[in-house]
Parts: sequence; structure tokens; C-alpha cells
Amino acid sequence: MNVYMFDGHSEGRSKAEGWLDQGIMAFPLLNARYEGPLGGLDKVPRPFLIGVAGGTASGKSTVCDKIMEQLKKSGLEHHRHVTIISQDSFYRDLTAEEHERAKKGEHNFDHPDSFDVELMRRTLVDIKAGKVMELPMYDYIAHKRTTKTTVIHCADVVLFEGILVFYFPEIRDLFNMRLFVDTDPDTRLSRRVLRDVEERGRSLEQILHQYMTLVKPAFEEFCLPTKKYADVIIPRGADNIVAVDLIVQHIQELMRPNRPGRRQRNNSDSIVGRPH
Ligand SMILES: Nc1ncnc2c1ncn2[C@@H]1O[C@H](COP(=O)(O)OP(=O)(O)O)[C@@H](O)[C@H]1O
Ligand SMILES: Nc1ccn([C@@H]2O[C@H](COP(=O)(O)O)[C@@H](O)[C@H]2O)c(=O)n1
Repeated sequence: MNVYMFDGHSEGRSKAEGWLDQGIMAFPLLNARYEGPLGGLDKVPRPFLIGVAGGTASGKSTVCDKIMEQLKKSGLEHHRHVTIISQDSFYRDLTAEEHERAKKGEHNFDHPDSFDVELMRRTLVDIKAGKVMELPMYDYIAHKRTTKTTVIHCADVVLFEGILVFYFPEIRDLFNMRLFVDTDPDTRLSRRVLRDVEERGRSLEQILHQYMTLVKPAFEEFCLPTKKYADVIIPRGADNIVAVDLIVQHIQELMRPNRPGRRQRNNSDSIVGRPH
């Protein structure tokens, strides 16, 4: 079985392609023995779908990578697989006019209308149903999904990361666990500048213009308010080893075979704490 590890470092291309460039890695994950679609109180959904939200460059992808790494280290291997999907794969196609604006950093990629929500929903529903899926890849230089796709199949844990994964109720409600990566805005901006210059072919002027006029206001209006939907808020992102460890332990516990009282996620469940 294959698992796609995404690193987000591919030059100007999609995160998915970056993961693929590193090789499709077998990633045996958990030794649990639950099978098939869930419904009973003693079953954990398979795949177990985890939403990972947070502002741009907050470290969402890095946290997802850490979670995968920790699960791997845990040694609970054998026939369990984890997949990371980026919400960026679901940016909708731009018109010619929008594309011209995007080239100047004037298209609002941080607004909910920028996403093909129905494609996102259908894809996640199909993944939850255990179907083999082809995901569109995203090119940050061309500002469009490419004809290349990533095939996802047989995942036991799926991490779905993106700035607005909790914004749309029909997407939000699909998650079995919700994480919000909460990183200081100055840190995020400096990381974004470096990343967008190095990997997304942007000039400093364009990055700052886009950030101040579109990214920052949209973060405050659309992304930040979704923090309240998180089960766990992770301050400082992947640097927060304690939070990542606790989350991984919780996933392992949920998936432990024959766990007493194992049951499906309830919206009032909490791992560490809920936001006020
Ligand atoms: N804890 C960290 N310390 C230093 N750099 C980091 C850290 N987390 C992420 N980065 C860097 O910041 C950039 C954005 O991180 P990423 O995980 O891709 O964020 P997001 O997925 O939220 O956009 C990347 O270049 C990444 O290497
Ligand atoms: N063509 C595009 C598409 C997206 N963006 C920016 O990417 C950010 C989301 O990705 P993160 O990895 O940072 O979460 C979002 O803030 C968009 O502004 C872009 O610049 N160009």
C-alpha cells in the first residue's frame, strides 16, 4: 500500500507533488483490527479523518508530517496507512481576468469563494467511503490545478489540512478530529515570505501586497473564527512537541483494538481542551 508524504517544498508546484517527489512511501501505521465502514458504538471510523486548520504558514503541513512521523515511530505497524491531503488541491479554476489579477497578487485565494467546495466534499465523502480517489494537484505558479493527480487509496488515517477546512459546515462535519495550528502572525508572515520567494516564484513586493490587502484580512474574517471548532489548538505548531505527542497518543488509543468503550466521535469530545 502507498502513502503519500507531502513536504510542501517543491518549487512552485503543489504540495502533493512535493510529497511524490520524495517517493511514494509505504507507511504502515496502526495495528488495530477494526475493519470496514463504522456505525456501531464500538467502532472507530475508517479512515479516521482529521482536519488541520490554521493561518497561512502556521505549520499545518509540518504538524501533519510530525503526526505521521510519530505514528511511525510508535511501532504500531502492520497494514495501517496515513495520507495527507491539502485543501489547496481544491482551488477552483480562475477566469482569464482573475488569472491576470492573480499574477499581480490581487486575486483573493484566502476567500471561501476561491474553493470548489462541492468537489472537496464529494472527494472527502468518497475517501470516507473507502473509494480509491484521484486528487487534483495544485500549481502555485500557474495558479491552477494541474492535469496531474494523486491517487489515494486504502488510508486508515487521513489528515486534511488547509486555511479554511473548518469554514464550510459540510466539510467541517466530516472530521472525526479537528486540530487548529495557532502560530504568531509575525512568525507566519516571515515564513510565508521566505517560502513564497523560494518555492512559489513570488517577489517580496507582491507577497507583502497580497498579504496586507487580502491574506491578513481574510485570515481575520474567515479562518480565525473557525478556531472555535477545534478539538485541540496547537500553539507554536510543530515546535509544540507535547501537543503533537498527546494527539498521537490519542489517535493510537482510539485505534487500539478491543479498546473498552471505544466509540465514534461525538461533537462534544475533547482531547486537551476547547477554545473559549
Ligand atoms: N516550527 C517551525 N520552525 C521553523 N520553520 C517552520 C516551522 N514550521 C513550519 N516551518 C516552515 O514554515 C513554512 C510554512 O510551513 P508549513 O508547514 O508548510 O505551513 P502551512 O502548511 O500552514 O502553510 C515552511 O517553509 C516550513 O518549513
Ligand atoms: N495560487 C495561489 C494559491 C494559494 N495561495 C496562498 O496560499 C495560502 C494557503 O496555503 P498555505 O500553505 O499557506 O496554508 C493562502 O493564504 C493563499 O493566499 C497563493 O498565494 N497563490
